[in-house]
Amino acid sequence: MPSAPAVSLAGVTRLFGPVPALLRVGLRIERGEFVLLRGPNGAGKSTLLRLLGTAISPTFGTGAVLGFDLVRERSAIRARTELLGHRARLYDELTAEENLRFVCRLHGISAANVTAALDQVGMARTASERVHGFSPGMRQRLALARLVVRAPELLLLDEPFAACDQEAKQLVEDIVGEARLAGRTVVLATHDSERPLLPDRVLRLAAGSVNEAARMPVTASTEER
Ligand SMILES: Nc1ncnc2c1ncn2[C@@H]1O[C@H](COP(=O)(O)OP(=O)(O)OP(=O)(O)O)[C@@H](O)[C@H]1O
Repeated sequence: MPSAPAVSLAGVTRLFGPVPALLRVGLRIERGEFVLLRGPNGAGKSTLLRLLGTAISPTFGTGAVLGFDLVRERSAIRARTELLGHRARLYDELTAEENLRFVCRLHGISAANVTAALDQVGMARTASERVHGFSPGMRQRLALARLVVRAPELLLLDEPFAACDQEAKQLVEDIVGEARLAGRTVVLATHDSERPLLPDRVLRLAAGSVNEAARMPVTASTEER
C-alpha cells in the first residue's frame, strides 16, 4: 500500500501487568520521515519501537505500519521493517557472512551486496568468523550490515549508538542518511545528544504518552525542552 502512511496508531495502550508502557498513543508518521524519539528511561521508547516492529502487540487500540494491520498482518510488516534493538538477534554458530546470507534467504532478497555490506561496516576480514566470539561492538556492526543488506522500508533503531565506537557511530549516521536519500522512513531512539542528527520531527515520550516536541532540526540546547 504505497499511499498509506508509514505509521498510524490510534489509542494504542500497551500494558505490562498493571504498568502502561504506552498510554493511548495516537501517532502518524509519513513515509520518508526521520523521527527522533526522546524521553527519560522507562518512558516507553523501546516499547513503541518494538510495537511498530510487531515484536509485541497493543493491549488496546489499533494501528498500521506501511498500511498493514499491526496485529493481523505482522508478517507483511516484518518483511518491510528492521528493528535494531538492544540485542542484535544474531546466530552465534554462523559466521558473519552466513548470518547475512541467512537473512537474505529468510526474506527472499538478493545476497548480491552481502560482501559490500560487510566491507561497509569494516568486517571484510572477519566475515568468515563465527559470531560466537564477537564483541558487542562487532555484533552491532554486523547488525548494521544486516540493515544495509535488507534496506527495509521502515528502520526502527533503538539506541543504535550503544556499543558503537566513534567510527561505528558514523556508520549509523551514514546508514540513516542513505535510507533518507532513498525515501525510506526512520524512527530512532537515542540518549546520545552528541550526534549531529537532523530529524524532521522529535517525539518526546513521558510515562508512555507522546508529545511532539518540535518540527525543527534538533540541537543539543533545544532537544530536552
Ligand atoms: N517486557 C517487559 N515486562 C515488564 N515491563 C516492561 C517490559 N518492557 C518494558 N516494560 C516497562 O515499560 C515501561 C517502558 O519501558 P521502555 O523500555 O519502553 O522504556 P524506554 O523509554 O525505552 O527506556 P530506556 O530509555 O531505559 O530504554 C517501563 O516501566 C518498563 O519497566
